[in-house]
Amino acid sequence: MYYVKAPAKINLTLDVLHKRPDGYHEVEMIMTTVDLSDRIGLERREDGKIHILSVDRFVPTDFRNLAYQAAKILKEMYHVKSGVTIKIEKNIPVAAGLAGGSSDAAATLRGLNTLWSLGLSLDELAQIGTKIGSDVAFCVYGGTALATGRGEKIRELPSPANCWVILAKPTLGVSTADIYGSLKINQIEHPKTKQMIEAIEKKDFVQMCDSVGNVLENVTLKLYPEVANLKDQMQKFGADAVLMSGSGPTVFGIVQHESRVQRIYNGLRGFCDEVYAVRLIGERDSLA
Ligand SMILES: C[C@@](CO)(OP(=O)(O)O)[C@H](O)COP(=O)(O)OP(=O)(O)OC[C@H]1O[C@@H](n2ccc(N)nc2=O)[C@H](O)[C@@H]1O
Ligand SMILES: Nc1ncnc2c1ncn2[C@@H]1O[C@H](COP(=O)(O)OP(=O)(O)O)[C@@H](O)[C@H]1O
Repeated sequence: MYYVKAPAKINLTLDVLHKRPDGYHEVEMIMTTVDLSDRIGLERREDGKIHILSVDRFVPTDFRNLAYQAAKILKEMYHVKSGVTIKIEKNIPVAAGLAGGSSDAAATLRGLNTLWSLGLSLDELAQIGTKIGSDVAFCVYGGTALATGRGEKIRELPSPANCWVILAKPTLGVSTADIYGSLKINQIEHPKTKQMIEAIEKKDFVQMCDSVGNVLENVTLKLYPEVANLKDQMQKFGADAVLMSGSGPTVFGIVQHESRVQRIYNGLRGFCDEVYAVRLIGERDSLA
């Protein structure tokens, strides 16, 4: 098996500018990857089939799987005769606002580019990823970026200040489409995107904490009060900044000092079964 890493993302900012005629929302968001990853194993098949293996009961093993869609698109576009078995070792919670499915698709694109010797650039893979979902292009590159359009236009940013990220995922899944659908555009309080970019460029941790914001947060918090409760707890235990990621329901806290991480982690475990303490992976690295 050839293994590829598929890391989760968090949204440090998420702004919506307007609703587009195609039904999507024009966004402006800053995303970065964190060291909580699925592992994708790829093995060439001579029968030409695409086969998904996963023991996670929330992961579909048919055409609905985003990794399946990634393989199918590449196979069709480049007339590849071989098939592939795609083994998904799931560590990223599903339907959590952490882009697990998108990252699996992106890792599959990167991995098959090597396994099938396609010689495509990251830019070409990202463009293909856009056909699968709005977050796939970002996941092809990883690192830190400003994403615009419906999320597929990527401008690379440097790595933010070094820090820890604590993720807490309540036991509920949210539908991204429903959350965008319930957003009232005229009531949006826009996050400080420019200030966040500046904070990242200066590696200024305090300014980064002051600049986090996500316009989808209020929508999800209203629908699911347990997410608001988790946010309060994370703040109470002493995270430096707390925000919901994407459409939720995962809440993340950023923490500068390692000495505080264990205390916050232990405190949250009393309220929430799924808590992770990980490092930020701010740089694009060799993911494939
Ligand atoms: C909210 C975000 C923030 O990073 O992430 P998640 O919470 O999913 O992780 C993304 O915008 C989600 O991206 P992704 O999950 O790839 O969305 P897609 O599959 O392309 O779209 C799912 C649905 O969400 C809505 N959608 C998505 C993106 C966008 N810019 N505007 C939208 O209105 C549309 O209703 C679309 O049918
Ligand atoms: N490889 C995959 N891993 C997880 N979920 C997947 C995958 N492929 C398709 N899905 C479907 O995509 C939906 C959203 O999953 P995910 O990417 O984990 O969440 P989010 O969009 O909130 O970040 C899930 O409900 C699941 O049925």
